[in-house]
Amino acid sequence: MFKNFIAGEWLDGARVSRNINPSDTRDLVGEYAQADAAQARLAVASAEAAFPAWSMSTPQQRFDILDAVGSEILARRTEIGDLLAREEGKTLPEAVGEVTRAGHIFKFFAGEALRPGGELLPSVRPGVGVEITREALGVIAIITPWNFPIAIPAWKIAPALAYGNCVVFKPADLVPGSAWALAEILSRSGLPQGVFNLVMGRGSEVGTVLLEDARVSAVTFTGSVGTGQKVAAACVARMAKFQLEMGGKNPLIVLDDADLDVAVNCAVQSGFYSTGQRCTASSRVIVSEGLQQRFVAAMVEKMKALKVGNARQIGIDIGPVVDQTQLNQDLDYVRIAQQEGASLAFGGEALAENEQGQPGFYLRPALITETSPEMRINREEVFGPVVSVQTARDYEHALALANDTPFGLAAGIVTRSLKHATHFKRHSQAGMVMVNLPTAGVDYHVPFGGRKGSSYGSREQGRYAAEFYTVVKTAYTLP
Ligand SMILES: NC(=O)C1=CN([C@@H]2O[C@H](COP(=O)(O)OP(=O)(O)OC[C@H]3O[C@@H](n4cnc5c(N)ncnc54)[C@H](OP(=O)(O)O)[C@@H]3O)[C@@H](O)[C@H]2O)C=CC1
Ligand SMILES: O=C(O)CCC(=O)C(=O)O
Repeated sequence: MFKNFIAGEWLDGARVSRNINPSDTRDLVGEYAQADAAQARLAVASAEAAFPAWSMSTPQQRFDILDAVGSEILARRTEIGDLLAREEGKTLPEAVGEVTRAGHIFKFFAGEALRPGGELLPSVRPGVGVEITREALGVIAIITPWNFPIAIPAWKIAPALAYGNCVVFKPADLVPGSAWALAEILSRSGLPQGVFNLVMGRGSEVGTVLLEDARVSAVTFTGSVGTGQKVAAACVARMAKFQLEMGGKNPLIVLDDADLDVAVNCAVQSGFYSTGQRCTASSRVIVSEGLQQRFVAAMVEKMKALKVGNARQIGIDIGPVVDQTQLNQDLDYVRIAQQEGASLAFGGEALAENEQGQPGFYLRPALITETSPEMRINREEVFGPVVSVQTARDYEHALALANDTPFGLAAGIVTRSLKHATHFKRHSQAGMVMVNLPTAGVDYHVPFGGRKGSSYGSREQGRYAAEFYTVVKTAYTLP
C-alpha cells in the first residue's frame, strides 16, 4: 500500500484506489491510499504551520534541496519512466523523456531560487527610497491531471517551493504512481516537516477541500475545462489566487509550399504520439488545396506503419488510451464525426488486445477527412489519437480556420515561406506558436500557456512562473 505524506508522516487513507496498467488490464500497478476531507484539512494545517519558517529559508537551502531532488529524478529516470509507462500508457521512450523533463525542471527552479528578483528605485518624493520585492504566497494547492503524471506536478511543485511556498499536492486519482514516486523523493530531500504534503484521493472530496479552505492562498490546476470552471468559481468566491491550464483544439496549418515529410512528421508526432493525450496535440490539421490529396495519402501511409501496443515494449509507437472512459470518448467522437458527414480515412477502431494477447485500451489512430469548421470534431477536445483534416483555399483562409476555436493553447504552421511564418507567429490567437515543428513537446525553461478558453491566469514554467507563485511588495523608506 502506497500512503499519503502529511505533516511529515506516511498515513493510511480512508479508502484504497487500484492503479491498473492500461496496456494489460490484468496487471495491478499498486494500491494507493485515498485521503478523505479530514486528511486534506490536516495537510493544509501542516503546510500552514510550516510556512513562516520555510518562507524565510535561505536561497542556498532551497537550491540544495531542489537540485538534489532533480539529481535523484534524473538518476532514476529509467526506473520511474517504466512506472509511468506502466500506469499511464505512454511509450517507454516518451515516459523516460517525461521523467527527464521533471528532473531538469527541479534543477531549473533550484537555480531560480538563487536569483530572487527585486528593484530599488528613487521615489518621486525627495529622500525617499522605494524597494520592490517578491514574497511567497503561503499554502499552494496543486491539482494535476493524469496525462503528464510527473512533469506537470514537477512544473508546479518546484517553483512553489523555490519561491518559498508550502505545498499540498493532489495528483490525478487514475495515475498516482509517478506522483507517489516524486513525493517519496521529496520526503527524503531535507524539506522541513509540513512544507510538502501529498494527498492522493478523489477530486470531488480532497479537491473540494483544497478549493474551499481559507488557509489555501492559491490553487494551480491543469485538467479539463469543466473542472477548471469549478476551480475558478470556488477561488473567486473567497478571493484566492488561481491559475488554470485546460484544453486545446490546436491547429496545424500545412501550406502548399511545405516540405511534405516535415508536415507529415509534425502531424503524426503531435496528433498521435502520447496516444494524442496532450493538451498541445494537433487535433486539427488545416491543409491548403494544392497539397491536400498528397498530404492525406502520405499520412495514411505513415499511419499504416505505426505500431500500436504495450507501452513498455521496445518498438511500439502508440501506447494504449489511459482507460475505458477515455477510450469510449475517443470512439464516440470518431462516430459523431462520421454521423456529421466526415469520412474516416484510416483507423479509429478499438483493439481489445495487443499482438501478445494482452487486454488493454488500444485504439488505432484515426484520420478524419472532409470535415468542416462547425463539426464537433473541429470544435471539442477529444483527447485521444484522433486528427481531423480541413481544406483551406489559401494562407488567409487557413489562418481564419486556425483561429476559429474557443481554445488558444498551441498552433503550428508548416511552410517554407518566411512571410507566412512571420505573419502566423504574429496573428495566431494561441499562447504557443510553432513553425515547422510539432505543436506538442515544449521546452521546460520558457513560458507555457494559452489564450481564450485554454488558460486563465499567468504563465507556467520558466522565469514567468514567479508571477503566480509570488506576490509583489512595494516598500517606501524615509531614512
Ligand atoms: N489540457 C490538459 O492538460 C488536460 C485536459 N484534460 C481533459 O480533461 C478530461 C478529463 O481528464 P481528467 O484528468 O479526468 O480531468 P479533470 O479535470 O477531471 O481532473 C483533473 C484534476 O482535477 C481533479 N478534480 C476533479 N474534480 C474536482 C473538483 N470538483 N475539485 C477539485 N479537483 C477536482 C481531478 O481529480 P480526480 O483524478 O480524482 O478526478 C484531477 O486531479 C480529458 O478527457 C481531457 O479532455 C485532461 C488532462 C489534461
Ligand atoms: O506538449 C507538451 O510538451 C506539454 C503538454 C501538456 O502539458 C499537456 O498535455 O498537459
